[in-house]
Amino acid sequence: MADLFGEPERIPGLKLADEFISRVDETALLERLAEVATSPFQFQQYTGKRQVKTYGWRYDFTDASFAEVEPIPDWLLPLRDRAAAFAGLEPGEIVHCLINRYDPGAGIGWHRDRPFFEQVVGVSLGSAAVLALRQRTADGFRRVKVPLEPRSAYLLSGEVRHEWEHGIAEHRALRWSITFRSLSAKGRRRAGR
Ligand SMILES: O=C(O)CCC(=O)C(=O)O
Ligand SMILES: [Fe+2]
Repeated sequence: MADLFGEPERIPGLKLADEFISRVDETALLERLAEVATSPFQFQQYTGKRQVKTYGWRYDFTDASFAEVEPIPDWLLPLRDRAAAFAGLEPGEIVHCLINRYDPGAGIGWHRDRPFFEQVVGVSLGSAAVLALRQRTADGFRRVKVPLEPRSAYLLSGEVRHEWEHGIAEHRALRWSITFRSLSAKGRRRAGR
């Protein structure tokens, strides 16, 4: 279990697992990921350095639509099932998967995941990064940094998912993350489920 830098206490809703997948599984997944047709992340007129591919349900940051897209492919289902178990969910509750490809120099700014989603499980592959977390306080922010080793996983739920923001500074080496998300009540209403 990774320790939080300089923060002995745990943040409610944050769960970490090192060696969530084996090296053999990581190698096989990286081979598959190299074949995935990712495209630059679009936020309104802004094009990010991060490359993405979405499966299942997709929130469009350009027109704020939420729509069903191609299903999670078979090769990701064993990892989806493992992510569901890690989050205490049934496999079928995870209906969305986002692949993020971060080339050197790419990162992800401070944000909270869209309210259409509830639980968030992130799996890291390829190289290490630091997940930065911050929670607004009366006079600033409470900040925590979480090292993300390759093959590790994190769960964002409850307080850390809803009351904290997260981001990742620019990557030094190619890193992939695979994010699995369940739908929130709002997302289920929008999805008609
Ligand atoms: O790369 C990561 O682990 C973070 C991804 C993330 O925060 C997101 O896609 O919302
Ligand atoms: Fe996120």
